[in-house]
Amino acid sequence: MVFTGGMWSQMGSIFGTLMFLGAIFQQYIPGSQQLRDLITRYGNRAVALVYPYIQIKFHEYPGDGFNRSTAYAAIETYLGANTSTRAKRLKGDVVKDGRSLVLSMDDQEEIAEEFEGVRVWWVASKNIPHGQTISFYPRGEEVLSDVTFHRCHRQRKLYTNSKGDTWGGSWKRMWSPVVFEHPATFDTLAMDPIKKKEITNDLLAFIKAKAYYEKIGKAWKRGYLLYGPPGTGKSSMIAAMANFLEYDVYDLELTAVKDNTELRKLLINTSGKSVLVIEDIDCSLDLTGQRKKKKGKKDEKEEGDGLLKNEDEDSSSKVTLSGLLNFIDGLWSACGGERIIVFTTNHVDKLDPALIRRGRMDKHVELSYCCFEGFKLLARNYLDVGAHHLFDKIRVLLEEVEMTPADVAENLMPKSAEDDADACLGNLIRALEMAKEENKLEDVGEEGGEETKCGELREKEASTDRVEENGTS
Ligand SMILES: Nc1ncnc2c1ncn2[C@@H]1O[C@H](COP(=O)(O)OP(=O)(O)OP(=O)(O)O)[C@@H](O)[C@H]1O
Repeated sequence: MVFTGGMWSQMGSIFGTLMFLGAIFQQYIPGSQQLRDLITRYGNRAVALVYPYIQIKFHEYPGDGFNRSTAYAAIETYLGANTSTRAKRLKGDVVKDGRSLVLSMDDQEEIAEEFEGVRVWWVASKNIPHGQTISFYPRGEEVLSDVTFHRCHRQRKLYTNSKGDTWGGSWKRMWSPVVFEHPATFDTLAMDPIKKKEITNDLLAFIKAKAYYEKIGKAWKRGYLLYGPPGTGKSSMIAAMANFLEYDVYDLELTAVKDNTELRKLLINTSGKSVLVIEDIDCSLDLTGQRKKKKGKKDEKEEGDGLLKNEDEDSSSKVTLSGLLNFIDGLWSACGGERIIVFTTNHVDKLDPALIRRGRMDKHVELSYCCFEGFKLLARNYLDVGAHHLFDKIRVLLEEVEMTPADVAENLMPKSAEDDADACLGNLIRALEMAKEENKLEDVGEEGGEETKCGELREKEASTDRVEENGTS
């Protein structure tokens, strides 16, 4: 029997309708499971007699329903490239910055395509408890061996957890995904170029080291601790790392996690090729553990900012430091696939040494105030300027004044349509000079008083030295 193009498309529509009726039947027709299974089995056989296609289903959450299928993700990406022009019913997904809309096939929608002279269909359907399912209808098994999806870029996701998420229902997920489209890359990151190169080399070495990790019997994971004042680019670096590796990102909000059991489920439910991020770790977890008991009331009050409860306070509802470390070192590490774990903090000196010891946080990276090299990169990115007569003045000021890359970038942004490079660089110089003046006034105010800023600085430098010693490359 020869099928013309028109007949093919008719067959496709009929088949889509049959799929839809099948889904309704599964969901709404009363009767025992055995009866439904029987009808489905004989129905399928009858269809197979007249319909020459085989069906291959890809569940989004196969097996135990915890891990997202990598095959499903690859197909989703593959289809994402051309569904918006070919499918009639699409569903929209807004990316995190709210500026772009990503379209994908809606439930029960189908698209047909020609694969090496063979017509195939992709059909999307909702399938409880497997989440979304994509079915692939090739004509014969020989087609399968040639179907590859690796030519497409994977559409990456940013997963977040939040307190209100219910995942008691079998198909509801504890992570909420959005399309990950953060524009930060290592090229846009202002930092010491030598440090930057060291990090990219470290990441490259990590992704190529599967066999090595197997050989030494260690889980294929690498921990990064990013520390530094607010606005120095910790979050931007995480995005740059994820973009560099083409990994998904799991942004774990620890304060929304009820207890260690929930934490374990969340971690097990992450996939390989991902970056697990816990931002501001010092604010999310009581890092003091048992030692908190020995402290005075005043100290306890100050540290009460830690949003989760101490192990001693309420053993039924908490995430503990030991719980977090156990999962990261233990069960979760055995889940397979390469993973990067990133902790960020503005107060590295507050962290428990157990958390950042070698083997857990393998690489410690300080993100600091803007250096001249960082400024030049920002000037190139923000103003398209590689050299300028005002650069010398800015270099001297940056040596005298601590300004974060976020503030430098903000000052470089044109404030009106008339602002050219001269105006923007002038704005930055004014801001740096103002900061310098403020510093002078502060120093005068503190003169003769207790050892404060310098003492703090010395303490900070001492703790930084401690941490740098711990870092590996
Ligand atoms: N090193 C940097 N290079 C380029 N841009 C930067 C850098 N640091 C900060 N920025 C700019 O400032 C904004 C804020 O930076 P980011 O959120 O990455 O800082 P952070 O260190 O994570 O801050 P926080 O500790 O408050 O979370 C970024 O969106 C980026 O535009």
